[in-house]
Amino acid sequence: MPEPLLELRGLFATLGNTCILHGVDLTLASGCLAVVGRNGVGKSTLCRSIMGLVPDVTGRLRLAGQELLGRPPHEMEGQGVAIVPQGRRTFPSLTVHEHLRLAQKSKAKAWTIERVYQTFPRLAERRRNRGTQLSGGEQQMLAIGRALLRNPRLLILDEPSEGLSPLVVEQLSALMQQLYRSEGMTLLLVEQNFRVAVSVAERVAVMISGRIVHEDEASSFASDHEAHERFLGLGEAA
Ligand SMILES: Nc1ncnc2c1ncn2[C@@H]1O[C@H](COP(=O)(O)OP(=O)(O)OP(=O)(O)O)[C@@H](O)[C@H]1O
Repeated sequence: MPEPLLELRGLFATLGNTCILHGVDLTLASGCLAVVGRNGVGKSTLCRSIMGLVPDVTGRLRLAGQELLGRPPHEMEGQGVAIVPQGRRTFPSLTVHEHLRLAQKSKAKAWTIERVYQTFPRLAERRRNRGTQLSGGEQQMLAIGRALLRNPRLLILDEPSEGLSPLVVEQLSALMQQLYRSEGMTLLLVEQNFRVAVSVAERVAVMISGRIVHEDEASSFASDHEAHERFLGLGEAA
């Protein structure tokens, strides 16, 4: 049996004096796993811990069998991990094209700047515009384009649908499905919008208070109203 791409065991993470992750166990062999949970349960801290952005972490983090916990972000990137951070993090003074040029490491891989422009024609139109001149949807496209230019084997997306119009969310959902179904990329999708999570991912894990408390196939979780209420506080209509 090949090693799963990502394996977390007993992951603890502390911010300041506060313990945020309380022993996360998670396995992602391939495809797409969504982590859902209410505000403040530790989803972003989980993404940032995997990427090496949280200094105070303990436990085990294996990527394709290699123990990598505590490695800095540039090493995680070198190992094929990329993140689309919550809040997009574009530079106000750089143009769209400058952002993409900085992100491109190799022109000989599957994702190139041209391909990002083909995928997001809106970004091609805005290539000379600066970060501050972009709409929320355009900034999100840029953040995803930058991550794709790293040609990662594991792509972590932290709340990609936040603040976007339904049309942009639909386009983004189709792209995420294409990435793992047709291109063999593995996706860890963190979403507060559970509809997006179940429509995109194959499996869903629920986080409460810094722990994974439930995991299921996305299709069965989508209709499990009792789980929605128990874990996410959503009513029958969800
Ligand atoms: N620097 C910090 N020091 C102490 N606590 C922090 C710090 N940053 C965040 N927290 C707290 O850590 C908890 C988890 O935050 P995190 O952003 O990981 O949650 P989340 O599930 O991603 O929520 P959201 O969707 O609102 O971003 C929150 O209660 C937050 O207030």
